[in-house]
Amino acid sequence: MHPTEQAAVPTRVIGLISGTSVDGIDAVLVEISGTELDLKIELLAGATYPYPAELREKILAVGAGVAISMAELAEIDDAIAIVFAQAAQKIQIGHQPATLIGSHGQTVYHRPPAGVGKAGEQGKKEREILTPYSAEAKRFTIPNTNPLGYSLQLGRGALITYLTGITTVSNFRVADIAIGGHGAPLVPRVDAYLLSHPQEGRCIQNIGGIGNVAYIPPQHGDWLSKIRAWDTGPGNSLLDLAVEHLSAGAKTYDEDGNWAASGTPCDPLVEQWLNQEYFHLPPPKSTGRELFGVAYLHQCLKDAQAYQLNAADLLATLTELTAASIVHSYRTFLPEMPQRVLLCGGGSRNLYLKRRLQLLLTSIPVWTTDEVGLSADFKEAIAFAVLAYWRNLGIPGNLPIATGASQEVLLGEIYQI
Ligand SMILES: Nc1ncnc2c1ncn2[C@@H]1O[C@H](COP(=O)(O)OP(=O)(O)OP(=O)(O)O)[C@@H](O)[C@H]1O
Ligand SMILES: CC(=O)N[C@H]1[C@@H]2OC[C@@H](O2)[C@@H](O)[C@@H]1O[C@H](C)C(=O)O
Repeated sequence: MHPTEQAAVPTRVIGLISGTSVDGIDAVLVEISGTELDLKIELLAGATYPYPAELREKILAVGAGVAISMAELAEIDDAIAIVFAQAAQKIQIGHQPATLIGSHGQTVYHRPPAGVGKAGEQGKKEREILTPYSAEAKRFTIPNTNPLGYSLQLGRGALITYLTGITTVSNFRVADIAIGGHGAPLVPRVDAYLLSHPQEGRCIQNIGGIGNVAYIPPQHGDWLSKIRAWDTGPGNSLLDLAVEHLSAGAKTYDEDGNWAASGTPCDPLVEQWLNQEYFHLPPPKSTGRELFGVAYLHQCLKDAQAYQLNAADLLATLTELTAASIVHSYRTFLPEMPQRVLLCGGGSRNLYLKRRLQLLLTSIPVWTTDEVGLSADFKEAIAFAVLAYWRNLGIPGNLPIATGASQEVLLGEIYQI
């Protein structure tokens, strides 16, 4: 059956992801039909299931670079797969069962390809690859990056399949990385089909632990080739770490941004921090807690000593860094400013951060994706349900302009009972 014929029948899919904040597993049950501009999603259920505290601590430690043995790695991999499978089971309660799972897993390590931000300057080589699955040799143009990127998501799909009895797609990033891409961000192609507008250019801004943007131009002409996307830098990662430090572990995040709102941002410090190299690298680019993590926060705390900031001022200044780095990247790397910004991810609930973004973007309205009918809390989980659905239909999921890969590829490995 052709993908479009297959897609006429709605498919019930579960999407699972735990992001860089490691705050829990976002799970959705969706009904999907169509393939591209006719792609339709009905959100039947969505929930976040917190990690067991001990497992979260282990994941954060691994993500922060603490060395572990291969045996410990194997143990964490399966512990994550088990809680992901439980999330898949819980989200179906009271509903008809799903036939497919898209599981992003838990990122514990992400290394962009060498020469990050310097796409096109390194030369490319064409390789002919003979696969055992196809009679024809396939030609891939592979950027001459050495080394390639590397991205590790734990929670193996094979175990999720056997625990749930449901076909599972996982390991979404590796195919894009193998052909020179960053393997991130992967959500922009889904954003394009769910959130584009006939007349309006939009920035879809996710603010998770890390921030990432997809600029989607109005849907005319060759609009797909004009999409731009990249990781903007820190979202909540530095803020969450600072809140934990300043509250001596009593709090894990700044609820609604109230603490930061009681302070004042230190503009010279924000300006100093914006000199950091990452903010000036041209896209495609991706990042993670390896850069914007504990060591980075320690440097920020050191820099702040010169200004004798109190806790609220420090949080206001870190919040300003998130807002300013997002807006700075739009002004620097977009062909034109968007007519609307649609926020999603946990940071869209930080009212102070939203106000600061609105102030910096002056007359460009800053909304959330909820306001155009797509859940801001669950958009990433929905996206991995769609990516699994596309994989199952044989439709590529990456956007080479966003990831830097040399071409479109099928994303994810399929495990079936
Ligand atoms: N009410 C709120 N007020 C302020 N911040 C909030 C609120 N709710 C959530 N957050 C922030 O959002 C974070 C979680 O966001 P989210 O779940 O989108 O991140 P993630 O998916 O783990 O990250 P990424 O998108 O980088 O993979 C929390 O750690 C917290 O900082
Ligand atoms: C390696 C990794 O897990 N990257 C995440 C992270 O969280 C936000 C940003 O950095 C983004 O590039 C990506 O996630 C989303 C889901 C993506 O691939 O589009």
